[in-house]
Amino acid sequence: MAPKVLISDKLSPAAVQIFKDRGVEADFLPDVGKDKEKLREIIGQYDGLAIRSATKVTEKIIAAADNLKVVGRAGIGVDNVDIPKATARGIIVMNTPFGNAITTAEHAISMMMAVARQIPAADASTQAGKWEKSRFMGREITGKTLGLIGCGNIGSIVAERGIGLKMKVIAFDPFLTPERALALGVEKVELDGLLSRSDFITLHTPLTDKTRNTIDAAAIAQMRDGAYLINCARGGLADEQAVRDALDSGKLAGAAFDVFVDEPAKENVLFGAPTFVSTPHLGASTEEAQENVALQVAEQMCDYLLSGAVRNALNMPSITAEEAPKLAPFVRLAEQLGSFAGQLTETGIERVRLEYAGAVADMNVQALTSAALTGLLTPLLQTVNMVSAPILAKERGMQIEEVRRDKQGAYETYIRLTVETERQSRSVAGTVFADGKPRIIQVKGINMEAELGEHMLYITNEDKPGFIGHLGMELGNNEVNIATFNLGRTAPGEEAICLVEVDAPVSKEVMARLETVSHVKQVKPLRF
Ligand SMILES: NC(=O)c1ccc[n+]([C@@H]2O[C@H](COP(=O)([O-])OP(=O)(O)OC[C@H]3O[C@@H](n4cnc5c(N)ncnc54)[C@H](O)[C@@H]3O)[C@@H](O)[C@H]2O)c1
Ligand SMILES: O=C(O)[C@H](O)COP(=O)(O)O
Repeated sequence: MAPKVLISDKLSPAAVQIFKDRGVEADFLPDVGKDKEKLREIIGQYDGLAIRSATKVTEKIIAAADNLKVVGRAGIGVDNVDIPKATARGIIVMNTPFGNAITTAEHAISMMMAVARQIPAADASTQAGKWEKSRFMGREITGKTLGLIGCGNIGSIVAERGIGLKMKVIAFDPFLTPERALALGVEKVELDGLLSRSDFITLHTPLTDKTRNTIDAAAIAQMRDGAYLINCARGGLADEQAVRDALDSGKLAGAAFDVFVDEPAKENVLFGAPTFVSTPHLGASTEEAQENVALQVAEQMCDYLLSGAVRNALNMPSITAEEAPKLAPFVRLAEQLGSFAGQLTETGIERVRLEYAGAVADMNVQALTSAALTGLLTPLLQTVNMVSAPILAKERGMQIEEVRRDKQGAYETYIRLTVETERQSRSVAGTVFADGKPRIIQVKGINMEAELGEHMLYITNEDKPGFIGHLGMELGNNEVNIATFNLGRTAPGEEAICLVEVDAPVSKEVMARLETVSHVKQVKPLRF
């Protein structure tokens, strides 16, 4: 059945066409995102949800999203998505980090120009027939200092444009390297220096607990008298009341905001200040940007839903469309190894170690580790997948270790998973054969070569004559048909492990009888 996607915000129709062309069913309901109840009612039908900023993907929506696999944000900011909750439910959240960056940078520059020359107020006055030529004295920007708080995708483009406008550009961004600053032609400064030196300050950081109220009353006090503040990033980066006070007192000559703490902002403390310019979150609203982000998000969502390729996800390692098919058998193997260990582990897991040897070490091991953890946690938890597994493992205090190494031993490539609990350490290793099928090649250091079927019996025993006959007899007497049988031992007469594939689940009664077979130490059913 074709995957089904809901578009719940005003995305460019280009997205609908992409979904259609790629065989994904898409319902374009651009107003449903604003109707929380309706969204909650219908979200259960969909595999994908394509949004902008109006749809709030809250805990409640996620709880009702029984089939949802991916949320695609046609744009950058994902603060309208509860990513931890989505992750815990195994839903990928992806965005389009570059598609609207130029447009938003242009909006920030437009806002700077608009506020420096009071264009909105001058326009309103002129069209009201007032011709107030002496009321609107502006500020020239050439030679002025432009201070950027945040110099990532959008900040960098604003920097380039600012330099083009003959401004001196300085930037505060703890993650901006000196090399990148040099290449951009900006001076990297600390926040205090930026506040005290800038004529125009523009914000380009995400909204986080750290960046909330970056511009508060104390920061404004450090700014130059008559400075301007521009916010086209996120409401909440500046304390709106403090900005209003600074506009009223004349400390700030002007402020221009595209974003607000509460959106849609039908009223706001900043509204009505004569030197305040505002737009209704229009930063990304150009035809070009909207087409870019809509096309990109639709392609990304189709890639994931149709082939498992992951791009620009915020809660899952990337898997390219090219590597997805090559990775698939190793994902299956890693999941089987995890499941094998998970089904045998009865006490709390403290540490998980994944060794990748040979060719698999050059693959996307982050994705393989996620798959192994999925297998490991599935017997213990209700719902877990490659998105949620790493976070669920971390929440349970498991330490995860990844080791990559060159080929060792007889196999070209293999994965070994070792699980440590407070009681013991258990390892299981496997490889993928040329037929693309995973095989278990070692359990607790004992070599064997077993393909895992749906119903397996894991038996530890003493390597003594008669064991196989007795076991076969007991299974046969109880109508259990053996599909495959694999044995391995440490040394003749010593510890042995037996992996038996059977055609149907084995009842508890038969399990109890198998435990009485001579030389058997332990019997466990495994399901794959
Ligand atoms: N108005 C709009 O319509 C619109 C459109 C697109 C993006 N945005 C917003 O613009 C902002 C920037 O987007 P981007 O694509 O450039 O993001 P980005 O991730 O590329 O850049 C953000 C930068 O902020 C820096 N940063 C993080 N914490 C910081 C801190 N405490 N102090 C200083 N710098 C810090 C990061 O190092 C990074 O370089 C985001 O908030 C995004 O949501 C708004
Ligand atoms: O983060 C973004 O991409 C912008 O805030 C744009 O939001 P929008 O898609 O709702 O215009």
